[in-house]
Amino acid sequence: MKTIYSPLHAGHAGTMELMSGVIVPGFEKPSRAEIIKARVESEKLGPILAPEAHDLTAAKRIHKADYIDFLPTVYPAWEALGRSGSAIPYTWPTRGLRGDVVPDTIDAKLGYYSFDAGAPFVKGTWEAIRSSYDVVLTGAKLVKNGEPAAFALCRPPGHHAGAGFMGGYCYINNAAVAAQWFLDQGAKRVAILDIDYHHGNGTQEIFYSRADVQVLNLHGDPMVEYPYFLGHADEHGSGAGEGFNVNYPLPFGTTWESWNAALEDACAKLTAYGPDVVVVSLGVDTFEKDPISQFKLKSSDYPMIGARIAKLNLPTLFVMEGGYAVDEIGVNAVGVLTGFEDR
Ligand SMILES: NCCCNCCCCCC(O)(O)C(F)(F)F
Ligand SMILES: [Zn+2]
Repeated sequence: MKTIYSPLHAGHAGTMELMSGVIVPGFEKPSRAEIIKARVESEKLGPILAPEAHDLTAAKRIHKADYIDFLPTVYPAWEALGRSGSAIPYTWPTRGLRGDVVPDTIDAKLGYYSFDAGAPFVKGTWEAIRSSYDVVLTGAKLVKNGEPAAFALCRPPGHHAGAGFMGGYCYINNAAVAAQWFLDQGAKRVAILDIDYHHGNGTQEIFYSRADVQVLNLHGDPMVEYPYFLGHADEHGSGAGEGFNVNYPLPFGTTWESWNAALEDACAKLTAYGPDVVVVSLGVDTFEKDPISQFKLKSSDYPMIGARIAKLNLPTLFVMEGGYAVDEIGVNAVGVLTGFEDR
């Protein structure tokens, strides 16, 4: 399997985040991608390719243009105020406030274009976001051109980013960009299977009213887990999209047996949908040792996930999302891929 990777991810480094009221070094750090890349090499998964460059047209097919155009302006505006470190919002237009008038100050715009304080910017963040976007489009093109599967080693991740907002370490929704690109290239139906521990609220929001993209999500129950405000089982899609969004909220402590039962059901629904291609939002924060997550999957489970996805017999694009147990992130993420190849 080919991997697409860009060293430009590493510019998104030294971010800080709020964890239980304390500002701590961000969990979504450069070593994650480096360790996965090293494992791709040691497992001899296949060639590692640099991404081709793209303009932002494909991003604006699923994100609002003003949101995308805002992203490269963030850090320069932050620095213009004499600031350094991580650009982080601290005020949001929640219920009872106005979102139709956005003051032209970076603090207001950061709040307007985000849903949490979890998408910090540093000097190299925009370049990293762009590289992650180029990585996923390059991977999609490989699959479109006949590769049975490809691995887009994306960093930063994307599945929490909605049409007009960032959050949860996500800025451009890489998986959603790829799904739309496949449709624009002639696919009739695309399925997105999101197996990250956290609900892909952004991906759901983007395609919620559409029947040409089926979104299936296995994740920590939002009644107890981030992102809290989307991801319930009663969210089936709206309008033409009714029935094409499926959520599998699962409790803290979920082990392989019940997680795999949800995967089986999702795969059955995906097969019934009959997509031309499947995009997998590959997060491995379902791992028992993940520092911010509460599922109990073991490293030996990940190859079985890959094997099950291979049985779908569909062109497959794997898109890296989360996973924070960095010592094992390579084994777990690449385990899905070697399992897919039945190695
Ligand atoms: N700091 C407060 C607790 C953690 N809140 C943010 C969790 C973000 C999870 C991100 C992810 O793993 O879902 C992704 F795949 F997007 F990377
Ligand atoms: Zn996650």
